[in-house]
Amino acid sequence: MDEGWDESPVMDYAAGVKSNEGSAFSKGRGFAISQEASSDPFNNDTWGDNGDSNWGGNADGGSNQDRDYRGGSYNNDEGDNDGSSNRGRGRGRGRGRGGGRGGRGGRDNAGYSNGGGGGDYDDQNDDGSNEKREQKPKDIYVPEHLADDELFNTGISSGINFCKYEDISINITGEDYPQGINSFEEAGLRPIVLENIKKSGYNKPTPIQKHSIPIIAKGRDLMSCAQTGSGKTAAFLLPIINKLLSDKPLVIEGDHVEPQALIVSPTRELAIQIYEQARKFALRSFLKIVVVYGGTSVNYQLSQIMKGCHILVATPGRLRDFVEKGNISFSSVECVILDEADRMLDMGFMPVVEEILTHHTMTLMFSATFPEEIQHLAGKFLHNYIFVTVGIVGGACSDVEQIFFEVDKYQKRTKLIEILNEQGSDKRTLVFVETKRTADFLASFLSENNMPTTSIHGDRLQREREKALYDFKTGSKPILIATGVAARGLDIKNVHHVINFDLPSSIDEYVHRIGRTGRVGNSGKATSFYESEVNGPIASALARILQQAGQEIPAWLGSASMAGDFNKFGGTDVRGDNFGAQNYDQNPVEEIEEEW
Ligand SMILES: Nc1ncnc2c1ncn2[C@@H]1O[C@H](COP(=O)(O)OP(=O)(O)OP(=O)(O)O)[C@@H](O)[C@H]1O
Repeated sequence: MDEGWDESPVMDYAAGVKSNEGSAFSKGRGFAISQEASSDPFNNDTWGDNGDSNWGGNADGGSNQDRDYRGGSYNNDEGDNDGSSNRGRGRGRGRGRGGGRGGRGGRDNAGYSNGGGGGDYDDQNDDGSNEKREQKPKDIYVPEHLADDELFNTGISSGINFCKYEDISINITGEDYPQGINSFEEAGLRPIVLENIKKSGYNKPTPIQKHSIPIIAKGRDLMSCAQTGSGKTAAFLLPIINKLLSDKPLVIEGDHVEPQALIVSPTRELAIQIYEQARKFALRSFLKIVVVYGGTSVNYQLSQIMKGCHILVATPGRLRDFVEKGNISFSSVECVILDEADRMLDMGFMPVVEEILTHHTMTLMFSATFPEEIQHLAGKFLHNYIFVTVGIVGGACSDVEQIFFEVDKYQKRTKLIEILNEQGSDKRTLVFVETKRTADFLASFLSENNMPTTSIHGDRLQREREKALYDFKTGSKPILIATGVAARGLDIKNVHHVINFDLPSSIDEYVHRIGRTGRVGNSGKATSFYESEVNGPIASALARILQQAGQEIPAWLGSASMAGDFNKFGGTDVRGDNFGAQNYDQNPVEEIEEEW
């Protein structure tokens, strides 16, 4: 136990959270906050449903720390309902298109938020009601995409441990799988693709690329599992792009388009990232790549897909909407990729996934985690597939140093401040919490303490979410408070530290979260606050993750883990010798962070 912890002043934080269970805040109505309370939002118990969102008003008199998440007011004048004004506020990328509902879009010293937000009431209310849905405005946010020449600035440069990938054990099962490649040239990729790979700074394929690329090139179904940050995106994009360059005609008929490859991702920001990667590898080719995701203008996205689309990257909800309206047909789809496949196969996503996968195509599934029960389910959608694992399925990346502090809930905030002060304010730090409300509280609290902070979670407008990521990536707000919506897939440069302010209830989520640092051979650090009363159920799984990553298990965690059950990891091909898939009872999804 760290003696430096200040345990005294934070009691009311927990009390405040508890007493406001299901409060109006997370419903986007904002809340009043007194001047005194503003210095300690955790201790404030006065917030309520005052539609004027005076919390946002308070941002004026607050700490001026770019609290863009603070409430504004509904305002249709400042924005631009067709997304055509407020563009390009001198930020290079020309971001900041505004839109109708100001909602919780707030003040921002950088001048971003005054345009209000594109409407997006995306989640259910905490109480399960659909009050927000009744007043749901149209999604009008029109995102700004990266310019071509910016695409090559997006990836993370490989670190000193890149060569250690060679030492990781690889397991491949399935019938008649092809040999791995040792270089991109050996993969028979077209010159234009090779050139883009080179421009991306990739000299050598990572192990998952070495094996996945020839399997996909051969047209085989694939379940592919490798640690976070080890290049899975390129492992599927490169062979798919290469294949589609065989110049098949684009299908645009009447009011619908027929993409040839479909990539589905569980979160919007990940869909955007995959889209940018796909554009990067296909640059200067004729391929048309489009992304569709929730929280953005349907008309705008429709206009994009109707220009033609070889590769469609999508979140499932928005994809389903377009399919139901008849704007997208799967008739020409040759390949479906489920990124974060285990998540995609969670119950909440199943109906739309089933709909996509019933069309017989080459099916590829990628993830760093693949619990056995999900593998069984996945097997139903794959045909004579090959299963590739690099390292331990569901294992954490060993380049991430994992640190644990045993705390009680009243100590967490003080400990967080202590860590942040110690490391210095410019270090990019991603802080994970379990609820949207805590994300807002914590972002407010840190801002009040002169730590430029932003937040991302499913209750924020899409415009705000993208801006939060942008501010984090550019370093103007080096602290990002996030819920699980940012746990998977996001590839952000120089993330120095991941902090689990709240540990997740699922070990796989833990693995994904800490994998936002220590990517592609770089070192990273992850600190977790362990509350014995709450986190006991994952103690044994955490101990195992540490053990597998070759890291020390704190004595107290070792003892705590004795009480629990070692978690299942799905470390092998569930088909066993005969590769036979079995039935699977789906696990319920705990909390659906967003509705795509
Ligand atoms: N062969 C390579 N050489 C150098 N860098 C690479 C190579 N392949 C991928 N990268 C870079 O590694 C980073 C991580 O890749 P990617 O996001 O695909 O990882 P991932 O395995 O999908 O991770 P996660 O499981 O977290 O989604 C990216 O910045 C990517 O540009």
